[in-house]
Order: sequence, then C-alpha cells, then structure tokens
Amino acid sequence: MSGLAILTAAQMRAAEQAAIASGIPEYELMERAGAAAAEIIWRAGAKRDLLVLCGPGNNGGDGFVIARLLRARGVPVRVAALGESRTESSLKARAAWNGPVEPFDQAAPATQIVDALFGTGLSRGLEDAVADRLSSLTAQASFSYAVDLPSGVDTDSGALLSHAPLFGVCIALGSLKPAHVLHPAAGLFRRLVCADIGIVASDQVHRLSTPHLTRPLTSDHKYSRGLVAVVGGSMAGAGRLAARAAARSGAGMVRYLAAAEAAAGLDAIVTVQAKTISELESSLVDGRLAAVVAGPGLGSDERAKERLAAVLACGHPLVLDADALTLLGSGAAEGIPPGSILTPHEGEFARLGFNLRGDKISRATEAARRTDAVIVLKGADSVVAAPDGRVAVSSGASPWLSTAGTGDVLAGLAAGRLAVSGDPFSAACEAVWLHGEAARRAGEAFAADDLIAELPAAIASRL
Ligand SMILES: NC(=O)C1=CN([C@@H]2O[C@H](COP(=O)(O)OP(=O)(O)OC[C@H]3O[C@@H](n4cnc5c(N)ncnc54)[C@H](O)[C@@H]3O)[C@@H](O)[C@H]2O)[C@@H](O)CC1
Ligand SMILES: [K+]
Repeated sequence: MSGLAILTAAQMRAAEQAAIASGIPEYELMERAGAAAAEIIWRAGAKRDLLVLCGPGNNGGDGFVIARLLRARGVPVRVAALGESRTESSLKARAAWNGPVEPFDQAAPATQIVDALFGTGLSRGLEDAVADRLSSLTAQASFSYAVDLPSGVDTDSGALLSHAPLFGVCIALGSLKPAHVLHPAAGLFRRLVCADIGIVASDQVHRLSTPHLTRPLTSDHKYSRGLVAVVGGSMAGAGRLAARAAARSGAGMVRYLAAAEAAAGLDAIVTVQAKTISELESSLVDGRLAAVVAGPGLGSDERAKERLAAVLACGHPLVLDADALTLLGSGAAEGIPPGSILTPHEGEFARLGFNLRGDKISRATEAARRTDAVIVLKGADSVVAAPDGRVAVSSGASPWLSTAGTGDVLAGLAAGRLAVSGDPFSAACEAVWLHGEAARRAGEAFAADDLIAELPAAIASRL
C-alpha cells in the first residue's frame, strides 16, 4: 500500500539532479513548478488581487514564475522580495517578471497571498520581523498559499524554526516532504496539494494510502480468517476494548484470556480463564493463534511482568502496546517474536530506551530495524515503520482521538488485521487507516467504544 512518496530535502535535491542529468534544465523545473502552482491558485482565486512574497533562493524563483503567469491571465499581481535573488534560476525567473518589485517590509496586504520566501533550502528560522510580517499579511488575506512549504518549517522533521501562520493551501512541489505530514508543520495548512513537475520521486517513505481490503472467501472459516488472543490484566476494561476491536476487525475469532472473572463484553468473544501463569501459558499453546495482543490493561506489577514473559515466549506474532511497552523498557530490542507490531506513543517510545534523536520518521525506522518488528509511532501524525525500511505516515487524524481507550482499540484492530493477512506492515497500515476513518465517522466527542461501533462501516468502505 503506497501513497505519495515523501522525500527529505537531500533526497529531493538528488531527484532534481537526476532530472537535470536526464536533460531537463533546472530552470525548466522551476517553470513547471511555477506553472503548476499558478494553475492551482488560478482555480481557487481567479482574478482576485494577489501579492507574491519572493525569497532569495529557488523558492523565490518559483514565486516570480507564478507572478508572471498569473499576471498574463489578467490577475492584478504585486511582488515583494526579501532582498536580491541569489541563484541562477531565480535570477532568470526574476528577470522574466516584467513588473515592479516592492521591498518585503513595505508590502501592503492583498486578497490573495503567496508565500514563496523559503522552501527546502531554509537553514534557520526567519528573522522575527520577517516571520511577523508574513503572519500578518497571511492573516489579512482571504486566500493564502504556501509554495512547497510554509516558510519557517524544517523540511525533514516538521519542526518550526520560526513561527508561521496558517495557510489555506500548501502546494508541495514534485513530491511530499516530511514536513507535509509531520506535526507541527503539517498543521499549518488546511489543504495539501502535490504538484507533478516531472521529477521521479521513488522512495520507501510514503504517505499512508487508503487500503484495499478483501471479503472472506466462501471457503473461509473462523480459524482461516484469523484467531486473535487478547491477554487480559489487572485493568480489564482496556483489554476488553482491544478484544472488542479485534472482533470487529474482520478476524475470524477472538479469545479473551482473562486475568479476573470479568467477561469480554461481547458474546462472540470467547472468554478463557487465564488467571495463573500456567493457565495463560497453556491458553497460548495453540498453533491456530495468528496474533496475540498484550499491554492494554496489563498492569505493571510482578504479576504483569510474568504474564508478559509468558506472552513473549509463546512465539506467536504479537501486538504490544501500553503497559507491555513500559514493562519491556530498555530490553525492547530483544525477544520479540518475528512478525510483531509495537504501538508506542512518544512517551512509551522514550521508555523503550533506544535513545534516538532526530525526526519521527528516522526514529521509528531505526527502532523497527533494531526490534525487527513493525513500529507504529502514534500521535497526530502516526508513523508506521517496517524493519526493511518501508514507512507510511498518516496525518490529519481527528483530534478527538486523544481520549482514553483509543490506543487499546488500535492495538486490537492491528491484531485483527494481522490475524487476517499475516503481514505486519500492511496490517499496521490498515489498522491506522481504519482507526482514523472510524474516528471520522464517529464525529465529535466520542468515546473509544464508539470507534469500535464504526469499524464495520469503515471496513465496508474499503472492500
Ligand atoms: N528540488 C526541486 O526539484 C525543485 C525545487 N524548486 C524550488 O526550490 C526550492 C529550494 O530552493 P533553494 O535550495 O534555493 O532554497 P530556498 O529557496 O528554500 O532558500 C534558500 C536560500 O535562502 C537562504 N536562507 C536559508 N534560511 C534563511 C533564513 N532563515 N533567512 C534568510 N535566508 C535564509 C539560503 O542561504 C539560500 O540563499 C524548493 O523548495 C522549491 O520551491 C523548484 O524551483 C523546482 C524544482
Ligand atoms: K514557501
């Protein structure tokens, strides 16, 4: 399942160099970028007056091309530049603009504004006065567009190097960059459009795409569709949420391995009493088990540790979440059965003790490599990383998901999809997508239980 490719600044430069080596001049790429952006702006804003803010590099060059092409279509265009143009292509684009260039610090507001100050070449935050003026002009415009990236964001991490306003549209050029999907940068625009400029962008990192799911075959039965076990612990509610999500994930059967008397909450879920370690061990001895979930409500005491040890020893593909991740602690890189999925949020990820720095994509990728498991590093932007380097990034999930129990639902859902397909990377991607879709369908102020109710409709939408 691959969506749009996501390239770092260095990878984008390499792709650009490859295009240039194949015979497309750099200036031609700039003309294509400007033309693609101008078309998007024309469709949105038509002949409303427009102010283009141009920086000193090639992002500014794109801005001059946009200005020229829209003026030729009858748009009243003004250009304000932040100093002189410094690259060969941007000098050429500036020379081809046959209108005046105002100083940036004196530019008056307009109905439409184009931010072509900085793109992938930004190396430090904007000066305060520049960032303030960009924010003020953008806030006063009815239509606002960021060319390639909102000026002030770090391309590879999505961090803000200086404060930036909210744009209506971000026009990514050639391919997506990490800042288009990682927060906080990914929250700086309402709509994202990726303009094709003829650069071949192939990479292992993609935006999470909508999954293609399949119906069960007529020959299928409950075990062939995937048997999931959910290991209960001291807080039974969390385990029950995971079990109920697994039961609505498309899997064939769910067993709830209860640490206490409580039943699983759905009659279709088979509750197995597994209070003692030996009961738990024997309930995990079943070759038909396709995925085992541990962590939601497991607890963190000695008993929980022993239950986790029994789970790690069972050899079935696991989905480890919540307390299981905390208990794993810095021993996370060892002893995880092949084909497993770990679903930490940032706090749990830090407790796994990898001591990784850098952007979310590289940290998740390195953790996947070290554990030989699929890592779902959760958040407003969730990064799904496989040990072989494949990555899918999901952004734009409902902020209402930040409520108790939604992580337990994701863990159960991931286990269900893992039991269905046996492929941990696609299972994790499907689970993240379905979770986001269920949240979209649930609307506002929902409880985690409501997400589970939306899962069948979310699945039906992808069959
Ligand atoms: N990579 C590609 O394939 C293409 C890139 N294009 C455009 O080129 C852009 C990248 O161009 P550049 O590499 O020239 O980079 P930018 O235009 O993003 O900016 C680089 C310039 O800004 C200066 N600078 C960096 N941070 C600054 C700060 N905080 N304050 C003041 N000056 C600062 C640098 O010294 C350099 O002169 C892309 O974002 C895109 O808009 C397009 O023209 C077409 C194709
Ligand atoms: K920009």
